[in-house]
Amino acid sequence: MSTYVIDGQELHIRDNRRNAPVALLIHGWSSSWFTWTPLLQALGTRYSYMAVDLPGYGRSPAPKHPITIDWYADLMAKLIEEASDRPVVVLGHSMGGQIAMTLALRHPMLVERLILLNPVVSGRLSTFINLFVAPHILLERTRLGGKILSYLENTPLSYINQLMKPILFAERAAISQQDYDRIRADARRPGQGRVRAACYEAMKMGDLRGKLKQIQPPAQVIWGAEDNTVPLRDAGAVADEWPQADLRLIPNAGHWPHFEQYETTMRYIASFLGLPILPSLPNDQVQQQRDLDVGEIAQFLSNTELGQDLSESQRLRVAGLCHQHHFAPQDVLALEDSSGDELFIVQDGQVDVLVRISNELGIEESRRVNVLMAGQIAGEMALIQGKGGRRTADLRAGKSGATVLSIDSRYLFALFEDDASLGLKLMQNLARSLVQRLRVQNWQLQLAEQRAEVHR
Ligand SMILES: Nc1ncnc2c1ncn2[C@@H]1O[C@@H]2COP(=O)(O)O[C@H]2[C@H]1O
Repeated sequence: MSTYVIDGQELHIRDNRRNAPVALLIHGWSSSWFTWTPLLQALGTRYSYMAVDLPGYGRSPAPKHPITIDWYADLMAKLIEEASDRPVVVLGHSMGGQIAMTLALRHPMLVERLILLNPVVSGRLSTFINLFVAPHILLERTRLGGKILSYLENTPLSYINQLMKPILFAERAAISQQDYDRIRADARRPGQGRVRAACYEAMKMGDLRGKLKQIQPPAQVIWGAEDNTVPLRDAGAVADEWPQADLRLIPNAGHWPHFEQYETTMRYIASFLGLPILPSLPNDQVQQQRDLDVGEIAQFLSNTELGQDLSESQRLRVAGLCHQHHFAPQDVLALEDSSGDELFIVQDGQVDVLVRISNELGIEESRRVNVLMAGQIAGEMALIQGKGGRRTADLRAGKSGATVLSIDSRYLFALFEDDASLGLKLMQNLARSLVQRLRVQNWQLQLAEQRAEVHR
């Protein structure tokens, strides 16, 4: 844990303190950094994560002044400025999602991407919460009320437990007793009644309906389909007002999809952030990927054959899969007839395409048939043939070497499966590049024919 002091406010933060891009994680109402435990290991492969205890929750003391969502968002903005010299990825759960969106609206320059889990949008929680939980919250505002409640809670009836479970989790959700106990302990932590009551009001005041379409950074919104805390009508507002957001509903999950359906939630997040989704991939690839600036690669992709007509968030997803390699002049990227499981994008320098051809004496020689420049792709032919596809030519770095991005075909196919419309666009782009090359070859053949005609 680290402690920051921002504007006199003490903040306790669970972090892994790496020299890597920052991911800021903001928990929800009546919670703590613990919210993020299922995701920390995977996020830590690429990010220096900071799972904050918001003021008034976990180990961070409550402020003396009234709490608003704007205040939380501005405090998070100052924390980002303190911890990072570039925009960061922000994850928010529930009320933390409302804070994250407010942060992106008020400080768009600080947010590279948003991932929101069951975020509060309208601030109007479910009828269940409003009918059964709100009275407790109002009671808890006073010290005496808090005492009465904790007394009732410790009776054999333990009725608060009966109330909480169906509100928080789907009926068939997979959540361990241990995790449930910790989430419940956070929600009922003594001494936080005043902050819980203040936040209940702050969420209503922080209504984001009508503002969602102004959010600039690319966003993924994940929602447990059986959420009984933040109603799905808020997901409806996202669908209506914010079509750019990548909205995913997860069955058999309630308000805590990352605990209840970890694998599906993690797969969505991993593909949005370009984290390794295939645990079998060698570690060194993950290592290389950590140091790449995904934002810069995404920017570069917009001028490549593969990245044409993709939205910014789609380019970011593809960029997250790229590895960068530097090749000295004449170095081999791929050999004819070998099996190929990578797609290449020339980033800098040139790549020669060489095929083996038998000359008049029947001796095989290597002939250069093409030179690929920055932005062009190579290796698509083996990829399109699928498993066991063979390279149709040698690929070698040109005279002054080459910097090349590569994408493992397993990542790419996993992405196609996960996001069919992005997959279709990428396949169209691969096909377009092949069509263009065939056209050039037909034209070159015609030209050669015409020249031969003249000489006859
Ligand atoms: N005639 C050509 N013109 C341009 N590129 C080619 C040509 N023949 C092969 N290639 C590229 O060379 C790559 C070798 O690996 P692949 O067969 O996977 O994919 C091939 C194409 O990307």
